[in-house]
Amino acid sequence: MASVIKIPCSSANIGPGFDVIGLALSLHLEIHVSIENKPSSQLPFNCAITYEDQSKSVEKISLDPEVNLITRVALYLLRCHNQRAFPVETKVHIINPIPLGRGLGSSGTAVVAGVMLGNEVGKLGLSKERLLDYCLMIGTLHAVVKSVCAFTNDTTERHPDNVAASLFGGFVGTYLNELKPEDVARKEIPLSEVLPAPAGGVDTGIRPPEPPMAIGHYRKFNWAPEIKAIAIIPDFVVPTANARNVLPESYSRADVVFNLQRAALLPAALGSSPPDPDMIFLAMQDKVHQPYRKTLIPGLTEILQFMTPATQPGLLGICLSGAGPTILALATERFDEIADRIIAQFASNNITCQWKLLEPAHDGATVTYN
Ligand SMILES: Nc1ncnc2c1ncn2[C@@H]1O[C@H](COP(=O)(O)OP(=O)(O)O)[C@@H](O)[C@H]1O
Ligand SMILES: N[C@@H](CCOP(=O)(O)O)C(=O)O
Repeated sequence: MASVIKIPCSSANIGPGFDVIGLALSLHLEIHVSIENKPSSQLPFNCAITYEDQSKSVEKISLDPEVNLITRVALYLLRCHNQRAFPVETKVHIINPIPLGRGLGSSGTAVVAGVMLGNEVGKLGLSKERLLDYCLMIGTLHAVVKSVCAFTNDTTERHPDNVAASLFGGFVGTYLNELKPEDVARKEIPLSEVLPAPAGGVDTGIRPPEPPMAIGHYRKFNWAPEIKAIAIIPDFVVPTANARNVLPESYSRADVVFNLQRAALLPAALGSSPPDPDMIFLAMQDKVHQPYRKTLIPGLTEILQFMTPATQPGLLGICLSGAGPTILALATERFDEIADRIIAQFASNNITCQWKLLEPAHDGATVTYN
């Protein structure tokens, strides 16, 4: 059997939609999977990983199937369905163009890749809606990092915005269900039980907890076809965990109302053709996460202040992508000019950047067979 799994990256929040709104973008993680039907395998958990880094990231990704985030998530899904390892001689070749730790949802994309891979090789036949539950049990990497590094018992702060965009594609609004009391206990299970610590290639035989049904949901919004996404990607990492740690525990009523007013406008603003720059610019303002994250991203304050539709023709709106440091500028034209101005601002803080012109990826995660 040979197949290719493709998963788009994401830009979460889009300004005011913190932990709620996500956009899948046309930069795809690819996994080429083949299973050779042999009677037995010497491979750990029957799986060999190869990794092609197209993202120019400094971090080295583990090729140990028990440690690598994608195969670890796939093993979680398999073990929930009484399969202790991959099918014999599974080869997993990962091609990754998504820069790590930059706010383009690399960890969420990897988690989605893991559930798609487990579903595929285990022939589990789970719907994408059910796979979202598994993604949400894992949370995204701000929790996974803790479990990899320290194996703490922290429970996960779950947000469906980036994983739902990568899984379902397009421009999505997401929400978490209020759970029944018995399911709340299951949702609060420590991550270390969902993704147990690597045990040196030994199968502990423990069956991990399955997610409650229908934890998270999504709704697709329209996207005006004229609108393109410019991602300006600074050459430094902001781990999502750090970018969440700088946020306050509570907010003023005025700030919450400010964001609600704009988040309510955002789907209509970005779905209407022709796009109205003033409406989009207003609808992308935020007081819940960006003001606090400025401390981690030199130049963010200035960029969000001076880049407006009045000062820059073609620009519609601007925000931090996910937890940053990538800047997402939405525009209809003059893409090079917009990118150059933002790159110049970062350069004045001695930060270099790359940039990409992207479009919404409407299909989400897909599997094709060779
Ligand atoms: N394809 C991948 N394979 C394995 N691990 C990955 C992959 N993509 C991302 N990760 C992990 O996710 C981390 C980045 O997660 P995070 O801090 O949430 O940033 P991002 O905004 O890119 O999602 C990386 O440091 C890496 O450990
Ligand atoms: N809503 C989350 C989204 C994190 O996205 P990522 O792309 O940075 O992983 C947040 O803002 O923390």
